[in-house]
Amino acid sequence: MTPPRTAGAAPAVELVDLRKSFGRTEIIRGASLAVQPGERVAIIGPNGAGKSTLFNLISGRFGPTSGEVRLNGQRIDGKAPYEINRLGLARSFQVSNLFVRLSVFENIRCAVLWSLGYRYAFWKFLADLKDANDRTDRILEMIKLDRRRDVLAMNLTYAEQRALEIGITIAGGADVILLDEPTAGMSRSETTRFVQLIREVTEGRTLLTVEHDMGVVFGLADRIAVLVYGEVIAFDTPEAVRANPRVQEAYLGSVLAETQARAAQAA
Ligand SMILES: Nc1ncnc2c1ncn2[C@@H]1O[C@H](COP(=O)(O)OP(=O)(O)OP(=O)(O)O)[C@@H](O)[C@H]1O
Repeated sequence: MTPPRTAGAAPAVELVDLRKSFGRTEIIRGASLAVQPGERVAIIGPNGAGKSTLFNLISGRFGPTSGEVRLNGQRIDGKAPYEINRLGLARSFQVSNLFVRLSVFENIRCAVLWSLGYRYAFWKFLADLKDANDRTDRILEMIKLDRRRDVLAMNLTYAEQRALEIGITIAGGADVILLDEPTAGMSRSETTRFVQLIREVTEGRTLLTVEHDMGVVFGLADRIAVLVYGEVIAFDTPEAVRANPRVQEAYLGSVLAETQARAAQAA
C-alpha cells in the first residue's frame, strides 16, 4: 500500500540523525525517519534495540544527545512532554494511569477538560460543560465503551482498560498518536478486535506504534521501521520489509520462524 501523502506537507514526524547515549553507551545511533501525515508506522526490532528509547525521545521524556526530532516540520527536541502534547502529539497512557475509581465517562471527560485548558479552576468550565460532555460521548462511541460509560475503570476488563487508555490519548484531539505495545497481554480474539479499533480511532491521524506481535504489525502498518542496535536498518512497506535480506538476517527470520513454530505447536 502506498503511504498517504499530503502534497507539500512536512512529515508528521521526522527524525534526523538522532542519537542518544546513556553514560558512554550509545543506544540510538543516528536514526533518521520521515513519517508522512496519515501514515500508520510500526517500529519493530529485537529486545533492547532502543524502541522505547526512541518513543521517549519523540515524546520528550528524554532529550537527544544530538540530532533533531520534528513534528509537522517544527523542531520539538528539547521541549517538555506537555509542550509536545500541546503541539499535537499524544502518547498512550499506561493502564496504571487510569483513574480507577472514576467511571469510564469521567476518565475521558477529565482528559477532554484537561486538553481544553481546565486544570483546577473547575467553575470556569461550567459554560463549556455541554461541549465537553458531547466530545466525551463521541470518544466513548469511537472506543466502543459507550455502553460501559458508568462503569468504574477498575471494573473494566483488561482489553476495555486499554481501549479507555486510547480514548484518553485521543481526547485532546492530537493528530499524531504514539502507542506502546497496544495489544500486549491480550488474547488472540481481543487482539483482532483491538487492531480494528486502533484502525478506526486513528483514521485520518498519524500512528506510530511499538509492537512485538507480528500479526498486528503486518495487519496494521502502512510502513514498518526496523530498529537494530539503535539504527533504522529498513523503513518500508510490510511486503518489502518481509523480503529484505538484511532484516531477515538481523531480526525477522528468527521471529517469523518462532511464530510459525508456535502456530504449528498450537495446531
Ligand atoms: N534510562 C536509561 N538509562 C540507562 N540505560 C537505558 C535507559 N533506558 C534504556 N536503557 C538501555 O537502552 C537499551 C535499549 O532499551 P529500550 O528499552 O529502548 O529497548 P527496546 O527496544 O524498547 O526493548 P524491549 O523490546 O525489550 O522493550 C537497553 O540496553 C536499556 O538497558
